[in-house]
Amino acid sequence: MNEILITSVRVIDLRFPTSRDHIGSDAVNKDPDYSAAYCILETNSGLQGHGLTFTLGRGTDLVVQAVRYLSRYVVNRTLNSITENLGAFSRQLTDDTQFRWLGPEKGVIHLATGALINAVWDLYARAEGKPLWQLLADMEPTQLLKAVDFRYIDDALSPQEALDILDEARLIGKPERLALLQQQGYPAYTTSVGWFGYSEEKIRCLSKRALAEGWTHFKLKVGGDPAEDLRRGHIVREEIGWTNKLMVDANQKWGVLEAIDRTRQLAELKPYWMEEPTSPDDILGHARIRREVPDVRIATGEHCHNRVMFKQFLQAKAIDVLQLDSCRVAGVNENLAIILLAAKFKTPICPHAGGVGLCEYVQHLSAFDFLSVSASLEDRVIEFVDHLHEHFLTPVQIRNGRYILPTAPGYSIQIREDSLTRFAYPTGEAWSKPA
Ligand SMILES: C[C@H](O)[C@@H](O)[C@@H](O)[C@H](O)C(=O)O
Ligand SMILES: [Mg+2]
Repeated sequence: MNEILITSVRVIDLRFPTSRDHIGSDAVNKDPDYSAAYCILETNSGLQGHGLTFTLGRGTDLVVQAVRYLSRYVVNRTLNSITENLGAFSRQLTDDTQFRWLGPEKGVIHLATGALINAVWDLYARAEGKPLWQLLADMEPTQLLKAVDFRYIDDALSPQEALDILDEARLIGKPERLALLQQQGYPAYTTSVGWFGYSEEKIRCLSKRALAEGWTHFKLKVGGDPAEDLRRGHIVREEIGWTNKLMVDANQKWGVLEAIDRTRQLAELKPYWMEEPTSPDDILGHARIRREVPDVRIATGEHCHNRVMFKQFLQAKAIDVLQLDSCRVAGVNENLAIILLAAKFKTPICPHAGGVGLCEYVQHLSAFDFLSVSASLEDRVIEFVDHLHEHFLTPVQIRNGRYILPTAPGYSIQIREDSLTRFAYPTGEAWSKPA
């Protein structure tokens, strides 16, 4: 195992034409082509490491270039030389003396970092023969903490506090939690019923179908005309009733004052949460919305670019629900920091998964959170979108509105070779000979 040498990195610009059917659309992203900067770490051992970062259409170009540049940090390195100090590895990428100027730790360069770091964890998990959640859950707390960069967050979470959180979860009830996940899976919600570009009939019909499939939590895109948002919300409510949960997502559409008004109006739908009511960078704005509309829980995170932002959202009491993203931040390493921060501030994590590959990724992070950190399922649901899973070698399995615990070694993110060819941009058939 020590001798696994990363020999090269293949980087692919992968785009799916989802915008043609309004899949993934919201009030701000009206024509999203679900895309990925996808990378494959080739090794001397036959094992590969796969990673991607989620992007939309044209943006993929830039991220692909950034992944190519950052590949220099993994090529000609043994896996062991990386895993013996995962924190140092992640710091090498985030602290590149010239790329750092592009962030730091945000934007295109950080998205690229996420793809590469996730690919390394995928390779690591395959080499150990374990699904990623299990690799993490089996690691000693001290080993896990070596992967975490405490710089800029230790004023809110010290390494010792993080160790205490991990130790407590390790000693109490871990086998029972694992048995529960294995028997019942992890609770989830579906976003696929309510994309912004869907007609009212489609929303009604998809809500009916999802209810019949066993879903209990549903998300609807808002941020359009106020009366229309309410009308669409009531259509979903008519179908799902008032005991099932309905969340609403505005995708950053409003300024703070408008967000306060609109959240108050939408309160009549009894939303489980209001997601991204305003700019993802406006921490104090979120805190104000939360204070002024106390009966609606506030959620954000899919555009939160690093652990330092999450730290401040938590310190400022600006959110009720933390929606971490598996590849907007610097991959597994930074998400370990975010999961620990959420535990310290007793804030539930409901990961973002509206994109390609995100469901496949986040199921591992939530399972690890439950087993080894928060030890709770209260108010925690993983997002599910019902698109593009057919392209994955080991796609997520959903039963009765819950994620079934993955068992295949790795991070579940490998895309089939024929899909990589067909959807490569611009040469793949899907683009050179569009339907
Ligand atoms: C463009 C994307 O589909 C977003 O609309 C999506 O990530 C969304 O915000 C979500 O919460 O899933
Ligand atoms: Mg969202």
